[in-house]
Amino acid sequence: MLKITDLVKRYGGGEPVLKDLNLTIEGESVVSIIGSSGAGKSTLLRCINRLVEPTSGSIVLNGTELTDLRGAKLRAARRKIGMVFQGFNLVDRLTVMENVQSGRLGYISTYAAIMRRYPKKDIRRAFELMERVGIAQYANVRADQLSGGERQRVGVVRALMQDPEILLADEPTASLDPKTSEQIMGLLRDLAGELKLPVLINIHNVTEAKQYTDRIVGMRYGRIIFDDLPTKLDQDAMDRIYSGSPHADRGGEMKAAS
Ligand SMILES: Nc1ncnc2c1ncn2[C@@H]1O[C@H](COP(=O)(O)OP(=O)(O)OP(=O)(O)O)[C@@H](O)[C@H]1O
Repeated sequence: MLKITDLVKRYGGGEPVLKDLNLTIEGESVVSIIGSSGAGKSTLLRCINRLVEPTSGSIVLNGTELTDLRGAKLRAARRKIGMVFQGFNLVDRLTVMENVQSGRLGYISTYAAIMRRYPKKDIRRAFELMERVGIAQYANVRADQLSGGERQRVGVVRALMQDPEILLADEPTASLDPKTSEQIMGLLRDLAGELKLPVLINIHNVTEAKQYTDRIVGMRYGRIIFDDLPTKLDQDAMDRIYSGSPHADRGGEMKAAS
């Protein structure tokens, strides 16, 4: 279970971009986060895996408080959080297998990693997952030889190789054509069910959010203002999530504060 309580994030001395945010995700549900540009969606995901340091509040993943971890404990916790990126974040000159095995970096020795001596069980697991997502035939192909959809499948397998307890996806389909985008969303949904994994997806495509996720969280200026089933996301809710501008909202708050 992921439980976020009163999360605040302020970059530098500016206005908070996450404001006392509360969110709980139980079980294997696939949750999408929608909202205008600048609403704080990426910041939220990045606070969870501590790519961004939360200013205050609590983030507990399966009993572990993530916000105050340091050093080895932080690295261990990060292994349990798989991340899929919009730009795939693959190493182009490495093969698919090498990219996929980088998901195990936190688990094997540096020497084994440098020598590319992957444990047999990791190779077996990589092939299982690559078969599952349809890229096993590319195991020895350089990553830059693949299409966008294939590259994102490599990104998904790399994240799953971490043996994660949760999968975070930051606009995983934004660089893909519509058909490929749907395939990747379908894949994330199916994998969540098969691996009993909660998946949190930051996404701009509301149609896909409705079609492929179990729950939609709507953010506006650092707050969650909608959290319900996709069928409940009607025009009124859409207007509340997407209307106005961050400038107007923050201006009002700044006036109130001064
Ligand atoms: N590293 C940073 N330093 C300062 N401000 C930042 C930083 N990263 C994000 N911000 C600001 O925080 C706010 C929220 O940004 P964030 O990227 O989380 O929003 P988002 O909802 O993911 O937007 P988008 O959909 O455009 O990716 C924005 O005003 C942004 O300019």
